[in-house]
Amino acid sequence: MTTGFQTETIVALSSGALPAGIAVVRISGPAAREAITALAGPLPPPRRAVLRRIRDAAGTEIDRGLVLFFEGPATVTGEDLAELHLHGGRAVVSACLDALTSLPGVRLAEAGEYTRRAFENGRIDLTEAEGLADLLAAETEAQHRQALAQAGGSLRALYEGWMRQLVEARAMLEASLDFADEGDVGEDATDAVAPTLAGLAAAMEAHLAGAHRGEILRDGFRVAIIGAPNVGKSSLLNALADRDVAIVSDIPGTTRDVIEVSLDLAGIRVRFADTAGLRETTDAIEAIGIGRAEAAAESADLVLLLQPADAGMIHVKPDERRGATLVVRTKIDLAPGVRFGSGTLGVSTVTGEGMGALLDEIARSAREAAGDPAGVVPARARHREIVADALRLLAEARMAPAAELQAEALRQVTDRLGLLTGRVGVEDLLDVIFSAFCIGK
Ligand SMILES: Nc1nc2c(c(=O)[nH]1)N(C=O)[C@@H](CNc1ccc(C(=O)N[C@@H](CCC(=O)O)C(=O)O)cc1)CN2
Ligand SMILES: Nc1nc2c(ncn2[C@@H]2O[C@H](COP(=O)(O)OP(=O)(O)OP(=O)(O)O)[C@@H](O)[C@H]2O)c(=O)[nH]1
Ligand SMILES: [Mg+2]
Repeated sequence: MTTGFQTETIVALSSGALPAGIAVVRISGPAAREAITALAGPLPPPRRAVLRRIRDAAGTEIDRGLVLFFEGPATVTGEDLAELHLHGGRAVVSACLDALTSLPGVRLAEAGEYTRRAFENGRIDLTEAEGLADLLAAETEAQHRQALAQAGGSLRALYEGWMRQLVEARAMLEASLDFADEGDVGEDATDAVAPTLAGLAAAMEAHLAGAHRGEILRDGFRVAIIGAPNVGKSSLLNALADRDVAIVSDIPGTTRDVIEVSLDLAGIRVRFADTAGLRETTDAIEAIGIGRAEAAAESADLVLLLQPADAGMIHVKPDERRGATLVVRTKIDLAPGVRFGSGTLGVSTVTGEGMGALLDEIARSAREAAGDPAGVVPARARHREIVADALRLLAEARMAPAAELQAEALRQVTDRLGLLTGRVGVEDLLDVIFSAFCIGK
């Protein structure tokens, strides 16, 4: 485990932009006690808010505010930690930070440094730190729920559970080597660990199967709006966004770049991409735009293929490279009375007709693709890639012909999984070896 004993004490404004009703200044590190006594008088009892006058070194009053002290190591950072709850004025906060940083061993914190210390002091692992970052960035309900679960240790518990099983399997294999002639350890250790390893591989596969859901929850459900020039793609994007994001004109070929808009649909982030109209072209720039449109359609979770209602229904051949496709007939105000087959929606951005049904359908697809936000799924490409690597290494390890080789191959799997949580150590292995077998006697 990384030990991050710090001699420097860090201070920062931990609450939001000033001015604000209240501002919270946090102080973490060995000088947190002295900082409180220097600015606010005797150290209050731990975890009790007390109202104090806060003064600088010259005795000039900065504010009257609440003071809290938390004694390390059972704190969020793992160090002595103090909080000053001030009035949220710029001059108040800047005077307070000046007074704090003029104390010996106290400096301003860098971005993410409290969380970094929490990690270095073993309070949280990397997945919890990532969850915390996502929690601060969460905008939709699904992002919020996923981040809260991850910050609370959902991924950590899963990955540490796998690591524990691997370490136990290694301990069993290694014990069979070191103490092969003793009676209390099974002869055929590779057979003994085989069911555990099979179960682990299945668990990793199941976890990977949820990777796309996790990334949709975190990064958003991607919808590409495509179709021939002038069918009303940009008009639809503007109607969805409820503002003039993209240029609309009756000149075919108006849009060239991909234009993105994010919406919160039923608690899920949905990212719409308006694209260049698809057609044969000799214009080099337009051709680049059409290439980008195709790429957007290929990486989308849902493709809205737009066709005007006042033109005849164009038969669309299914394109396997694209995501699931929903045909949307546009400009239905120009074709009153036209009926469409089931599975086709009609909209008008002029009258707004059909927009509600279209949004409902997109929200339904997004919910279906995202699944349960509280489910334990890989949230980032980092998780997916490491688990996939570990699974490949595990498959190799399972084929190892002898206990010695298998133990070594499993060490590579644990090392790889250790990148997920950021904590891997031989201590774990030693603990298991010594506690699970009556070796020392
Ligand atoms: N004012 C304030 N509000 C805040 C925080 C904070 O640091 N300050 N938090 C900042 O993240 C969050 C609350 N999270 C916290 C998580 C753990 C502990 C803590 O001290 N845990 C110890 C002791 C638990 C106990 O004794 O009840 C532990 O886990 O060992 C404190 C806050 C959100 N709200
Ligand atoms: N009557 C009617 N006209 C519409 C509707 N939607 C779009 N239009 C018109 O159709 C023309 C083309 O609209 P755009 O949204 O620019 O079409 P586009 O598909 O983005 O076109 P490109 O960017 O050139 O591929 C414009 O003149 C719009 O005003 C609609 O629902 N009803
Ligand atoms: Mg356009």
